[in-house]
Amino acid sequence: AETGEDVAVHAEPPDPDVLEIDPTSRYIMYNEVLGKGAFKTVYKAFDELNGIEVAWNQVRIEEVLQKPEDLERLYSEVRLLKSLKHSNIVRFYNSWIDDKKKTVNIITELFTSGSLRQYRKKHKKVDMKAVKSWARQILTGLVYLHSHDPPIIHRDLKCDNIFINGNQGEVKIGDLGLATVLEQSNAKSVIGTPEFMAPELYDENYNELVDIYSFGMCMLEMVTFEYPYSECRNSAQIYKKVSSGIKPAALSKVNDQEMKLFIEKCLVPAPQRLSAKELLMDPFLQANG
Ligand SMILES: COc1ccc(OC)c2[nH]c(=O)c(CCNC(=O)c3ccccc3I)cc12
Repeated sequence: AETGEDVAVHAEPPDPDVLEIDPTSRYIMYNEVLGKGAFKTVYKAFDELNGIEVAWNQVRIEEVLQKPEDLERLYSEVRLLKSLKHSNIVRFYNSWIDDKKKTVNIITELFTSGSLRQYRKKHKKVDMKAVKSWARQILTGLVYLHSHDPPIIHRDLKCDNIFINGNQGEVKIGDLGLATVLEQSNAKSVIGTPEFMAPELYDENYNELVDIYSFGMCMLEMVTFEYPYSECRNSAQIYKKVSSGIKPAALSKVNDQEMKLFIEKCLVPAPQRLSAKELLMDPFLQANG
């Protein structure tokens, strides 16, 4: 099997003539925590079958995944995530539910340099050339997701779940899809992160362009080093500004006028918002533009 190609275990109903490899014996978890999210802890791990180091994402599920339709939705979500193969999308290798520990376990490609947010904190000074390269790579990943039929919408794109391979400068979109499935199960977890959420996400009739709005906020954070709407104290204040079209204060701190215009293009109301494909053709992102 190609590296990372592996047999489905637990993620799909078992297929009798496919070798079942018990994932809990195949993957060895190091006691090194890479990072933590709201419901998830990410460990460094080793895949003994392919001899590669991987990320083991353990997501706690309050036991509400028991409903058959939740389980079915998780299975189909995992099937879809495993099928995604693109150089700007974090590879999803394997997934299973651990009934005892009430966790969903997700094995993905490993990024030891962590998320773009962590990286930016560590490397304050990068040239606009590097930021443009990251922007092109994120948009290329979004073109791949949005050109599926139906389009795959990330819904929670932010610098915390865009990962970077420090030594090649490769940038990949991570933390895919599960937000939707798990937000049903972890009932209290409302989908998305207010600072990055497009206004139309709140009123439910939205499309893949919500990811373009979030991408704009990611660019803003990349050039200002601060979360958008950091001037707000809570998500209600953020919602009030976002729904009335008030832009984050950070936008006025963007010195590069071209960058500022490019970010504003991503934050316009959905009917005027460009697609990932169109943004990639913007003069701002041309090689030495
Ligand atoms: C909080 O998360 C981190 C913090 C710090 C990290 O490295 C220092 C991380 N490295 C990773 O490879 C990863 C795993 C990346 N994988 C994903 O995000 C992913 C991709 C596809 C589907 C599901 C997921 I959870 C996370 C990470």
